[in-house]
Amino acid sequence: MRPSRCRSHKRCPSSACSAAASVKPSSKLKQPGIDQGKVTVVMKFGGSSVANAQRMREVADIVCSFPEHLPCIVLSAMGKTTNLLLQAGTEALTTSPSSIRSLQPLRDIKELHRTAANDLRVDGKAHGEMESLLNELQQLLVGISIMQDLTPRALDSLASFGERLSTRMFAAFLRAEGLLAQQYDAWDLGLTSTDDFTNADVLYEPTLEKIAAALAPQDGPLRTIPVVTGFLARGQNTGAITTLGRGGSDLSATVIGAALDLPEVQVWKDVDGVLTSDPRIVDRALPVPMLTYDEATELAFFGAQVLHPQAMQPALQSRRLAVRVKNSYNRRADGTVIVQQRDMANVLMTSIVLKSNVTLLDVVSTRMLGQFGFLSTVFGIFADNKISVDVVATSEISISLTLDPSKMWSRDLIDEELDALVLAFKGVAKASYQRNMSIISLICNVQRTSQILEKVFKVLGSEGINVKMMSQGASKTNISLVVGEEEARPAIAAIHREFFHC
Ligand SMILES: Nc1ncnc2c1ncn2[C@@H]1O[C@H](COP(=O)(O)OP(=O)(O)O)[C@@H](O)[C@H]1O
Ligand SMILES: N[C@@H](CC(=O)OP(=O)(O)O)C(=O)O
Repeated sequence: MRPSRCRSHKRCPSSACSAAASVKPSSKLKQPGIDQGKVTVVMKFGGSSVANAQRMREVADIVCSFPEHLPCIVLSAMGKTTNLLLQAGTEALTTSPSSIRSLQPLRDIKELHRTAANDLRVDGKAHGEMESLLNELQQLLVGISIMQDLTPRALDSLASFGERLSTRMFAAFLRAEGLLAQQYDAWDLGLTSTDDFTNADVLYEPTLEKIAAALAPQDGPLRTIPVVTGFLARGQNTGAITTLGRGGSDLSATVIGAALDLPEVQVWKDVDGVLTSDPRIVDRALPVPMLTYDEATELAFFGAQVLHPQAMQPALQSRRLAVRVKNSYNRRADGTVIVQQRDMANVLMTSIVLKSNVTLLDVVSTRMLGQFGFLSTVFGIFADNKISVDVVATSEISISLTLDPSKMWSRDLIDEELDALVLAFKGVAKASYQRNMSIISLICNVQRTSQILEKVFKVLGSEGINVKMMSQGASKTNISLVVGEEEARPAIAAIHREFFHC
């Protein structure tokens, strides 16, 4: 039984909760995987898992609680460091170079890392490396202030400091505890990406081979624990630091797992696994024991923050790689295991996901074109405007689709851009749009659509919620419903009650 007040074991102040029990500073840590001679598992810890010195101790304890495994550890930045770095960059644009050192986010980052490093008693060398990174960070912010420019490339350099600091600190802490550990920046291992700053794609061909070579046992069996920066890579043409999109450390972990052809990657978070809904919407959401790669991808693509949308790609290529989502605040919870296939016989609903701030675009043919010409013209206009769509429903003469404008255009220009898009259809079709919509994605057993939709529409009807568009499409795992923004949360709560009885 779970303790009360702690349904999903998110960080929990309750003293009744085992997740809140702290681990004492430990000098009892034993080198894990000593007999393995090579990396046998990847363990990724997200920002919430390494938010401060105490959490880093807990993480070291978790790592050593698997004595049979030699792990490759992938870390995110401590706590909210990435947000602070990006905020510092924005504030630098309106701050004079001589005042950069006083920027609050920069001071917070320094304070967090210095306090934790002191607390963890890292050695002088690691202190020195961290101080020189903090200095470099300050100089970069001064540069941004002088140039009055914050390019995507500079944003990625800026964002990289979080992982570069956290990994140096953690590796030094493990060494201070008597373990063998070595820090790596992702590019030391050969993690190569496209040059799409802030959202780069991993280039698998060079990357997998290079990682396998870099982490292979060299002169005799490997005993040292590699501690690697998540989220980061180097662009193949520019050679500059890139980031893999927010939450990208999950992807770094699965890339390394696939490169080493491992059976398991563990991603440690602050929830008991992937849940039946976002716990910030449904506080009684339950852990889902098993998911397929496809389900996890759909769930992430349609907005569940818990996993990076690309994180299953390496697993799909490897096919034998299981991704296990675990809770570093409640390690006894089983978590969720994500695999290639699972038995769907008894599955109806798996998880309910919300994506907000969506725009619904209706395009109705003026009947000057046949059906084939109509659809190809509409998608030609999207291609010309570099617009990708999330959900689509078509009839012979009309098409409805959802756009996520915040991904395409600067927030200030969204209305102007949408008006320009509507104009682009002139002479072909009548287009109109509605903003402030939400997509509710039902990750479910689409083999049983009738049963699922009967329940969903019964419950939405009784709540007086009107569905504006619905799409099942080719996906075997997802039915999407578009509703007004203000109706989305009550709709999810009601559907959750209907399917999960809580
Ligand atoms: N379906 C879901 N299952 C679990 N967590 C979810 C879900 N949807 C959204 N979340 C949110 O995702 C968070 C975990 O993801 P994230 O913060 O990226 O973890 P980390 O930084 O530890 O890798 C949870 O705290 C929760 O608020
Ligand atoms: N630090 C990066 C990358 C990452 O994966 O973080 P987390 O694991 O805390 O979601 C971010 O905040 O986006």
